[in-house]
Amino acid sequence: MESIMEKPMMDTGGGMIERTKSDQLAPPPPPSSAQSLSRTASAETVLSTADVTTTTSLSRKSSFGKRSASGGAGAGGNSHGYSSSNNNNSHIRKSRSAQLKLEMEDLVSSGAALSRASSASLGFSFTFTGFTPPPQDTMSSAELHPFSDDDNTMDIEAGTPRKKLMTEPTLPIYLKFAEVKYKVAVKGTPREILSGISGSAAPGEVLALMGPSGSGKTTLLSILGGRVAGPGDVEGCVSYNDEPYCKSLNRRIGFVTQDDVLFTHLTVKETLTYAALLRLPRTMTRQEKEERTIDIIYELGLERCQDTMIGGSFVRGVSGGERKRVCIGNEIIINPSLLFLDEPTSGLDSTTALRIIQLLHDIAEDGKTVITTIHQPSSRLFHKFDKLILLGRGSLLYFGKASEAMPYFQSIGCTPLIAMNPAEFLLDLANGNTTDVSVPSELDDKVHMENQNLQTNTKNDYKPSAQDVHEYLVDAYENRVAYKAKKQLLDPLPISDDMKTTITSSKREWGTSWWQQYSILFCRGIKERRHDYLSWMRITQVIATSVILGLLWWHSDPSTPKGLQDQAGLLFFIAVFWGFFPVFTAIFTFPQERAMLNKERAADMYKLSAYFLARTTSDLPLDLFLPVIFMVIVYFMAGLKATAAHFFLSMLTVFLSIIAAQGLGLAIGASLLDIKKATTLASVTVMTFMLAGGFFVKKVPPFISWLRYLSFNYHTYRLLLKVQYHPVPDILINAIPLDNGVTEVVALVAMIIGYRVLAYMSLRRTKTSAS
Ligand SMILES: Nc1ncnc2c1ncn2[C@@H]1O[C@H](COP(=O)(O)OP(=O)(O)OP(=O)(O)O)[C@@H](O)[C@H]1O
Repeated sequence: MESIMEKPMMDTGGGMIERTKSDQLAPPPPPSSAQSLSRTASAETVLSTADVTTTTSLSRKSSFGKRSASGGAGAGGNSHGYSSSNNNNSHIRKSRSAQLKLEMEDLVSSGAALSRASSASLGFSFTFTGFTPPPQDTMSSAELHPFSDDDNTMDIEAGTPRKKLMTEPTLPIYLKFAEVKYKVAVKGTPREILSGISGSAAPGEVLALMGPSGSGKTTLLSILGGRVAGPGDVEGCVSYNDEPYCKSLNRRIGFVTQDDVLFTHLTVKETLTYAALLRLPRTMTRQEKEERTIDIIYELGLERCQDTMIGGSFVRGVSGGERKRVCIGNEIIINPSLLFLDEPTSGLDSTTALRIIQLLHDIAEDGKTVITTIHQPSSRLFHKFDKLILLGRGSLLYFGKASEAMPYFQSIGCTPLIAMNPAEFLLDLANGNTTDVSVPSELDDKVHMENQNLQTNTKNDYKPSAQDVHEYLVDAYENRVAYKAKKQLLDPLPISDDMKTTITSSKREWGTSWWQQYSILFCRGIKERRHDYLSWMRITQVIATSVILGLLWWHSDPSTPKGLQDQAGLLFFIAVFWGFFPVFTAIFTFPQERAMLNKERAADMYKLSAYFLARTTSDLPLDLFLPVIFMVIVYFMAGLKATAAHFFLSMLTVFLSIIAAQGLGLAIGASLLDIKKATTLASVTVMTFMLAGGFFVKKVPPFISWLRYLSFNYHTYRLLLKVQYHPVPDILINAIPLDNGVTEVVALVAMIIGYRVLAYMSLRRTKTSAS
């Protein structure tokens, strides 16, 4: 499989770069004019300055030649195309650089005239409208090379030199999508969220999805990434190297969600290490995976905060930008062929945002396909995108090269009248806002006629409505561009059949064995939750409760009927206390981790059974730590039978009760996956079990007496009585005699297993976005 994946890159050498160009999805253009036109976009900035060596594309691409292979990252012989050979890598890079050099020379000689003319004309119209040309030349080196761009670049924040982000070759994946529609039923009425979106992205490109809030960017990104969740109907065609989506693709896709889904109490390094251990292929050793983590930390400029906790609402942790970089690190650590990002720059300052987009650029230029949604990019960010999709109310307003978006809108009569960030201009248009924008005569006439019909002719009324603008833009795209774009999508890809079949033929694979998954998740669980369990608040709570109980039952005497009743009350309280607490701790487990579970299962990080078992067992040592403190204090203060056998049997009974109660909490949480509903159901259940526990009501009506058998309080209480008294006095137990306690132990063990099976089945039923 490795050879198949690497073949296109190895065999063709520089040919790989040719494929990464955006025009690969188009049919071979006719010579001269078409050729130079297709190249104009990427080179126009450069050619207009007549200085090829300062071009963004050339400087970006030529950096290949400078890189060295990463020691830790290159594990050979794995299914993800991690190169085993540094020589091979450098050979590929050299070939790519050589190819680019040739390409640029070719570009300069054959297409320069037309490109210059085209650039000049664009330059004229931009200047006229106040639009400033791409400002790369004026940026400081730090801005140009956000995290790193060559080995000598300094990290602005850390003030330390940084390595260039370097990834190994992977299977290049061409993404095409045609007529993608998405409908949901809102209160019984179908609502179209996306109406026929078509486009493509090739390896080496960054495709930006832009549009106003609610225009459908996230929905489209989720569909393209195979992560659409929810009740909606998806129509249309999405293909990866001309093949439909299949589960084995999950391991080639990185998906950074809009909300940062991270564990609060893990450090940056721990977070990335666990991701590496779980996601990187089995062929890599643990040491190689850890080395890769270090590389990623270094490459993302996270070394200063690598030992800082991620943090959350209640815990101070890393900054927003660092958090976002950790999320990106979590995905790029697997060296994905396709990287999807949902608003990676939202909430970040412009410098950090630029650094993140530059990082995406670096990733793309290593042959990955990058698709990102973006809300309101600055003009500097905007010029970093290769391709652009502009959405408005779920419809496609533009798909094409980002650099050709402004000329396109000018060609349909929409031109900014003042100096404007192109992204701001496009978003205004997508919102139907034509303030400071020249309106096409077609739209002007329509408004004029509408106003005449309505006989309102105040000046303001001449502004077209948002609906009119939207319809005009949709029609304009449909009539002028869509047909051509869709036709190009039908063209077969210039890739070998091997590359196509690699996607469908490769089996769904797990990064590690089941047992390794279990042990990694177990350790991660302990690390994440040790803070909760060992918090002084909880320890104080348990110690305070046990001391109060010990004082109230101080050296209780069971030789008198009253003393016996009192001691039985204490035993019942212990049964209830250690039945109540674990239920309410456990119901939060799965609802709280739902987002993380969805995300990680969608990425095929582990089997659900490994996660479930690790999640439920990693809580145990910590869950059993507090009851030990409790029992030691209460048992001896209250004067219960002071022999080792009695104490340890009582302790064991409490443990059984805790594990059974935990199972109930897990089952309720997993079946409802909603904290409010789960808390309500749990409180009713726990109260019922407590009342049926055999202490409060002695004469339970026969038609409801069966309820006690479901109550773990009932079984725990009877076992605690059995341990303390031989034989158990009749006044303490109901009509049902207590023999040797085996029935109670069996009932508790059945609950321990039964509730957990129920919880597991409920989780299995829950659909993840990628399943
Ligand atoms: N399952 C659903 N049920 C009902 N409405 C939905 C559903 N999914 C998406 N929508 C609606 O579809 C529209 C597009 O949502 P989407 O999240 O894709 O927008 P967006 O462009 O990403 O917005 P933002 O930039 O604010 O994140 C919104 O109006 C949203 O309310």
